[in-house]
Amino acid sequence: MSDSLNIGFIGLGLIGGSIAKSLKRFHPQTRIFAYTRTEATLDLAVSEGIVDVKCTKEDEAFASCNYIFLCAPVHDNISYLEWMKDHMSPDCIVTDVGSVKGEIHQAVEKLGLDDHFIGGHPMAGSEKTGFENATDMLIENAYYILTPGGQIDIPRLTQFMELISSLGAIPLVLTYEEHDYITAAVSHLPHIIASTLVNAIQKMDTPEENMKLIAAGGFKDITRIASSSPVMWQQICLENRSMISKVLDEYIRLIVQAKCWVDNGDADEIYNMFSNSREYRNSLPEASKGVIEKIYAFYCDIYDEAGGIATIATLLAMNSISIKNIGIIHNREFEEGVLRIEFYDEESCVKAQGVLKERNYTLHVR
Ligand SMILES: NC(=O)c1ccc[n+]([C@@H]2O[C@H](COP(=O)([O-])OP(=O)(O)OC[C@H]3O[C@@H](n4cnc5c(N)ncnc54)[C@H](O)[C@@H]3O)[C@@H](O)[C@H]2O)c1
Ligand SMILES: O=C(O)C(=O)C[C@]1(C(=O)O)C=C[C@@H](O)C=C1
Repeated sequence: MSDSLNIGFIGLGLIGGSIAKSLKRFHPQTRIFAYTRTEATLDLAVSEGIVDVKCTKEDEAFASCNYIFLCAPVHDNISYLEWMKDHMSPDCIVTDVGSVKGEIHQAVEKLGLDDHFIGGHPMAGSEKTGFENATDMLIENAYYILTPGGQIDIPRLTQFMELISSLGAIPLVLTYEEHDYITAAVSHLPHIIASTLVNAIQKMDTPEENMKLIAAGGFKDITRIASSSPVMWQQICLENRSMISKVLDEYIRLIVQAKCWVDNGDADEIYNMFSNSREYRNSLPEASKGVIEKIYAFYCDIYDEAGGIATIATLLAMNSISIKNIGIIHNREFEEGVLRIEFYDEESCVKAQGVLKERNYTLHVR
C-alpha cells in the first residue's frame, strides 16, 4: 500500500488510538487527521506524534482523507454518516470499528453510501478505555471482521484488506447479519454474563461482604470484562437487541438445565457438562489472540536450594500479594532455569517486583 495516505479518525480512544498507533508504526508517512470528543486526548496524540492534523467536529480537512475510521461508540458513529456523505472525497472509504454492524449498514444503505462503506470490527480489545491505553500491538494477530457495503467493488475491498493485513491483523469478510449473530454469542453474551454474575454476587453477599473478600481466580477470570465501559455496552445491547435476545434464550435454557441436573443430583449429566466444555474450550484456536493478552508475570533467579520457592511465596503472602501461578521454567533463554511468577493484576505484579528487589532477588521482566 502507499505510505502517503491521509487517514481520518473520529473517536480516538482504545480502538481508534490503537489503529492510529499501528498505522504510524507500520506506515510512518501516513498523515493522521483526528477529531475526538475530549480535546486533551487530541493534544496528547499530537504530542506523541500520532496525530498530524487536529480536527474539529465536522472539519472540512476530512475531505482530504483516503480512509475515515469511525471509532466512537456504535450509535455515535452512525450520527456522523450524513455529514460525511456531503463532505468526504469521492474516493474516500468510510469504515467503522463498531461491535454491531446491522444498524450502521441500514443507515449507510438509506444514505446511498454503500459504495463507500466497509464495516470493520477488530476482535481485540480490553475492559480499559481511552487513548492512554491504546497500543500499536492491540490488533496484531487479531481477526478483523469486514462487512463490505453492497456496492463496494472488489479492488477497493482488496485494497482495504491489504491495509488491515499490513497492520498485522487478519481480515475476515462476513455479511453484517452473520457478524451480528456471531458477536452476539461470543462477545455480547459473555459481557452480559460477566455483568450479571458480578451483580448477583453483590446482591447475595453476606453483611460482612465475605464473598467479595475471598472471591479468587475463577471469579476474577470470568468477570474481568464486567469492568468494561457502560456507555459502550449500553449502545451495543441497544443496537443488537434481537440477536442478543436470541442467544440469551438458548443460554437461559442451558442454565435452567444445569440447575435441574444439580437439583436432581444427576452425576452423569454434571460430569458431561464439564467434560464437554473442557474439551471444546481446549480446542479453541491459538492463531488469533482475540483480545489483549493480559499476563502479569515476571521471572526471578532462584537459588538451587530447598525451600527457595516457599521463601518467595511467603514473602509475597506477607505483603498480601496473591499469586496466580508459580513454577520453575527451563528454556533456551534462561539456561539455569528461573522461577516464573504470575499475578492477577498489574498492581500486584509491580508490588511484588518491589518486594523481591528489596530482598536482592534478580528479576527479568518481559
Ligand atoms: N473496547 C473494546 O474491546 C472494543 C473492541 C472492538 C471494537 N470496539 C468498538 O470500538 C468503538 C470504540 O470503543 P473504545 O473501546 O475505543 O472506546 P473508548 O471509550 O476507549 O473510546 C471512544 C472514543 O470516542 C470518543 N467519543 C465518544 N463519543 C463521541 C462522539 N459523539 N464524537 C466523537 N468522539 C466521541 C471518546 O471521547 C473516546 O475517545 C466502539 O464502537 C466499540 O463498539 C471496542
Ligand atoms: O477483552 C476484552 O475485554 C473484550 O471484551 C474484547 C471484545 C470481546 O468481547 O472479545 C469486546 C468487544 C469487541 O467488540 C471485541 C472484543
